[in-house]
Amino acid sequence: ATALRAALGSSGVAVGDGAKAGGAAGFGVVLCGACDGALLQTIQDIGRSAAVLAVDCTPESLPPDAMWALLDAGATDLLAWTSAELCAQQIAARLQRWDALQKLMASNAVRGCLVGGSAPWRALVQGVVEVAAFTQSPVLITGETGTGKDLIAQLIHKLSGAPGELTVLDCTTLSPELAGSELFGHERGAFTGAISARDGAFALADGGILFLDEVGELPLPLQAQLLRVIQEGKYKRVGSNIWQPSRFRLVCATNRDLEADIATGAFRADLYYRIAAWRCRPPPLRERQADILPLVDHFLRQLDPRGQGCQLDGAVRDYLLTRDYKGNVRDLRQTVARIWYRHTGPGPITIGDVPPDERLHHAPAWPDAPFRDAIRHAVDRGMSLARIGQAATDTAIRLALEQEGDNNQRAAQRLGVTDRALQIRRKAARDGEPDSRH
Ligand SMILES: Nc1ncnc2c1ncn2[C@@H]1O[C@H](COP(=O)(O)OP(=O)(O)OP(=O)(O)O)[C@@H](O)[C@H]1O
Repeated sequence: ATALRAALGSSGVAVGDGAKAGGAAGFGVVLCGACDGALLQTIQDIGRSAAVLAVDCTPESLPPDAMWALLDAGATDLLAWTSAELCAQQIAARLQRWDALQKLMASNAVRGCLVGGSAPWRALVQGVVEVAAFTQSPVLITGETGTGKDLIAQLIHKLSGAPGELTVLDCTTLSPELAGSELFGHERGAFTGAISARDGAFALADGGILFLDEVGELPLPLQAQLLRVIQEGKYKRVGSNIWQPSRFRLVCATNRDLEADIATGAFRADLYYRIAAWRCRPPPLRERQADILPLVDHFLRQLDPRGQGCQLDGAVRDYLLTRDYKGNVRDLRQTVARIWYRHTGPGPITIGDVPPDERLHHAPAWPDAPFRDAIRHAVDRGMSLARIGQAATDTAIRLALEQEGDNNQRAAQRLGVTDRALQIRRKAARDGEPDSRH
């Protein structure tokens, strides 16, 4: 550890004084001499507020199970000890990358475009930013409708540093007759109606990004043609014998299950593995409910850019939080707009502004049937009242912390308790003590 501290210092990395971890703010380096419960707990603790780099210092290297356990506990990366100098260089390189990544995550390009601070959304955006800014890899974005696939493609273009344009092609609109011309372009007179030469998507995307939206709808013959262009980096216009070069980064999106389509023969496996070098799946809104209210604020500001930001009363907020959004963020945006259009005059938006046909969506009163079923199950199993209450409390705390990215203060606010009370309850849960006295 002493040799590493010295080598890190000479690599320009600021070294703190943590007993078990050293590193610049936001980063932690943990040297592992063995893998036991105490080490995993340390990594878990540091991992709540910092990216942890674990360095395996055992002479024979840790067994694979232990390495996986370190990553599962929250280590962001794992290095094998070689020499102090080499390790320091590897650590410095990773810290530099993480630092650049954090700056991009905090930039307007990212925060202004993709709203949301929930843990699953932040994890997704971090992955997208890293692959967009530091690699040239093709990206496949899968996910339900309205989850932000199109916005992610735009962000990849913004961060990729590509000099060329973002060329968008919606594969659902490619008719068999015109698809060749749309993709390859054509020469004058190549077919009836081709009165002048025209560039296709491959020419337009040269030096930039080709975004194939709904790629799962691409007919099989076009999949074969696309594969050839990706492999060879060149194509011929319809009606021409001359090869044209085109270098573009490919980003594809679909809400289909392409692996299932491969199994049925509807999608080519060789094309899939070329477009899916890196995959991401923006989660549906139901998996990131903590983002609903920030998104609502964002859409209200968009609807009324010069206004002071309309307030929502508690009942509307509750309605928006519990409504089912089959069309995900697009559905939420439309719902907010429909409520906002009905609102007039000063004062907060109230539940009276919810359009009549929307009111059908309102969530049933709580406690609802699934809640009663869960309690009935516990009663049938003979659980005591104290145990049922404890389990409900623990579950609520765990969920609130998950949704608030482990931020104690925000989770406490959400649960209507003080920061200190939540800390005490968490400690009691960790120590296995009943917390009924708090
Ligand atoms: N994180 C977000 N922040 C702000 N707006 C968002 C976010 N995610 C989605 N939206 C908005 O929701 C709408 C739908 O997003 P987008 O078109 O990117 O979804 P999609 O997954 O491509 O949908 P589809 O599969 O139907 O094409 C857009 O108006 C977009 O601006």
